[in-house]
Amino acid sequence: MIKVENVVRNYHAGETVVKALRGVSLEIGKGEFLSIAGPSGSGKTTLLNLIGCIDQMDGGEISIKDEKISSMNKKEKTNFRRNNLGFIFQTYNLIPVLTAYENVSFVLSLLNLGEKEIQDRTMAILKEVGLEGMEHRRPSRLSGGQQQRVAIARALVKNPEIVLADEPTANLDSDTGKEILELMKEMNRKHKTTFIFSTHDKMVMEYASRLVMLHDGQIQSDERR
Ligand SMILES: Nc1ncnc2c1ncn2[C@@H]1O[C@H](COP(=O)(O)OP(=O)(O)OP(=O)(O)O)[C@@H](O)[C@H]1O
Repeated sequence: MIKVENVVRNYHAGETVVKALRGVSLEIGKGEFLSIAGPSGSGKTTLLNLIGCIDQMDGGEISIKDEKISSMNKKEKTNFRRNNLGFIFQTYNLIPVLTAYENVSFVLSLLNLGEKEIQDRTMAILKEVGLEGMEHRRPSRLSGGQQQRVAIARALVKNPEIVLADEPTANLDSDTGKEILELMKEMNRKHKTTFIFSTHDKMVMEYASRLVMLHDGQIQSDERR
């Protein structure tokens, strides 16, 4: 479903060029639960941002569902993201003035859906991620793990085929991190959503059914478990 072919990404910082990705090739199938791992600076975020259509590559190609990302203009990329991708971030990125319910329903309000459908889908996904009864709390009244659950609900409420998660447990203690991974895995099994998550944490890698290790902008190993 996702085909990454010989992708190159260079960052220019003054006179110096940082070769963040140096020819990465990878095929990812529907329903995979894949971790992109590797040390700090190895290119994990860069690769996720390219697959997520939020950055531009300097060479190579990425196709998602047979659509070439490099041939899309800005508007097409925005639409493609809206229809196919969900995002989860290390710092949750919730809107602080909105409640858990509003943070999730907001995503659906951008689509052309009726009030009742928005309400039903939002309540159902918040229940699935274990937040029943907490719908009207703002992020400041939720723990880190609960905030990440809201973010997972927000990513999944549109039923995207692909969810990209950049270091989703980096700000959580290890028990809460495990709970979040269990939840992601359950959503992967139940909805057949493809999950691609980055980490440098060994415990997090253990959860992946496929582990792609990056080193200095190149794939060092790619193993299925
Ligand atoms: N906007 C930028 N400008 C210049 N260099 C950058 C930029 N973003 C990333 N880099 C560099 O590109 C390389 C890859 O960075 P990237 O963030 O993809 O790595 P990472 O594996 O996600 O690291 P971390 O685990 O620390 O988040 C690093 O050397 C980084 O310093």
